[in-house]
Amino acid sequence: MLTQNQLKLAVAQKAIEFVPDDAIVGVGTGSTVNLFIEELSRIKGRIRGAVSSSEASTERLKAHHIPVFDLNAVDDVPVYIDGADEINHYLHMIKGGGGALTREKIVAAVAREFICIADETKYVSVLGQFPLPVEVIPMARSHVARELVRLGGHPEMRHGFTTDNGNIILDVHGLSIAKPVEMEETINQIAGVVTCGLFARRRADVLVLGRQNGVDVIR
Ligand SMILES: O=C(CO)[C@H](O)[C@H](O)COP(=O)(O)O
Repeated sequence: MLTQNQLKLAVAQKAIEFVPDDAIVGVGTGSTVNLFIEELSRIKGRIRGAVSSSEASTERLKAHHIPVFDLNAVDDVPVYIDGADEINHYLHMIKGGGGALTREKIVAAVAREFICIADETKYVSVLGQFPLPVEVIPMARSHVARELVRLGGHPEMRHGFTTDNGNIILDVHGLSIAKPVEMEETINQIAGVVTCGLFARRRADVLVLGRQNGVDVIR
């Protein structure tokens, strides 16, 4: 029986196959991506560098001497590699367990292809068991929380946490998300929300899924 960490390592290694030569690679955030960064450092001679979705990943990339570019100075990101907290069979995701959802969504929007790397515990039929992270401008906290309750959720402030953008996170429990695209749009329209952790409009193009009997590539 492989551990979750071994499954994460297997998908991190497989993801290297999706990295083209000379690319500037979009790099996500989280423990699965940390393993991917290790793998990327082994082939750093054949890429130009990376664009990063968080201060934490930037630090790690730099520690491995992988050049990190300002996203504004880059016009082509062929692939974005990132993990997920949950991913459904349509490759819609909940992300933001690490609080980097907004920058992740920005880099994902620029990238031509989103490769999600996840172990099988993340692969679900209906999103929402994992509390949905929502990044909120601090002065709008109470207003946004009330609106999220109206949508049927139970928002909980992530105490002691500030995003790389200086904002707070509300983790919303109890949402069973049958229509991810509509839910993403509804939450993103609440005044004071920067973005929510639903990646449905910009879903993954490829899922590299770590299973006990091997790694599956799902498109
Ligand atoms: O969205 C994320 C960070 O904001 C991560 O991709 C997500 O939380 C999965 O993390 P891990 O690989 O540690 O399970």
